Amino acid sequence: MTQAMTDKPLVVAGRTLTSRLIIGTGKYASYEQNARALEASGAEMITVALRRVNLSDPSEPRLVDFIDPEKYIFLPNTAGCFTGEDAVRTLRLAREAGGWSLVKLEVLSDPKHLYPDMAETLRAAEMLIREGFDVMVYCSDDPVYARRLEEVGCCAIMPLGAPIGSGLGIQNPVNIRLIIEQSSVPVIVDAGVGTASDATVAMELGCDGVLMNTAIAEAKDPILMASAMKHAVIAGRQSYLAGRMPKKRYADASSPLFGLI
Ligand SMILES: CC(=O)[C@@H](O)[C@H](O)COP(=O)(O)O
Repeated sequence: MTQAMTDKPLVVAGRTLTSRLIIGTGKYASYEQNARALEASGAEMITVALRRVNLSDPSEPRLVDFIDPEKYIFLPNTAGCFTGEDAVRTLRLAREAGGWSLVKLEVLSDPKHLYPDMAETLRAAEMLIREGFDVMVYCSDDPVYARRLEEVGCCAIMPLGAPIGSGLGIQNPVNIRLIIEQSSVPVIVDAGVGTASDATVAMELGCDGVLMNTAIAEAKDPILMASAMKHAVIAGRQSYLAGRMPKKRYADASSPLFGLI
């Protein structure tokens, strides 16, 4: 059996995931399209921005009418929160509304670049963990803060690949690799993926998974892109496990150049 076939599944705070792709619920033309993309992506976990998504009013379209919370792991997030208190309040509501204790924390700073405010993120992570939440945390690609977040008990470190919604791909592979090397919890690139090859690059670096929204939702054909992302993540993971050949300075012929007839 090959190494890839014996790959261990991704485990986050005791939840086992066979897919290493996590997708979002923003920017889709409809919940129906979102549900079809989710199916095509093979993802088992989906982020839900509580501020944006109607979870309770049955007179309006509800995400849960299209995506079954019994079949998928809903990951409530704190999209749109700019202070630690705001994020904590949002996730307390999530726990009350749906019983969710596995959550994604994001505390943003400037609306222009949507970089995480790391001091606030760390403070909010500590508050949430004290209250018994399992915290997957969106963060900058700073290895020092990533280490602190793991030390305070975050169950997954989620550095950005590039600004949210930019589709610029992995801008700082050196730092992402440093974070992977030092982490004993899963490292999941979150934000900035633009196309399938970006997801493969993240996985080839050794990330445990990739979270994306815009690349699928804003593709011309979101369902086809969701399928492309599924394969890209698998390809990147297998390539990482297989181990790339060393780069060489000069050509190295594929067939022997001696003993020719
Ligand atoms: C931190 C955050 O909000 C991201 O999870 C976002 O939802 C996905 O980013 P992209 O839209 O760039 O994939």
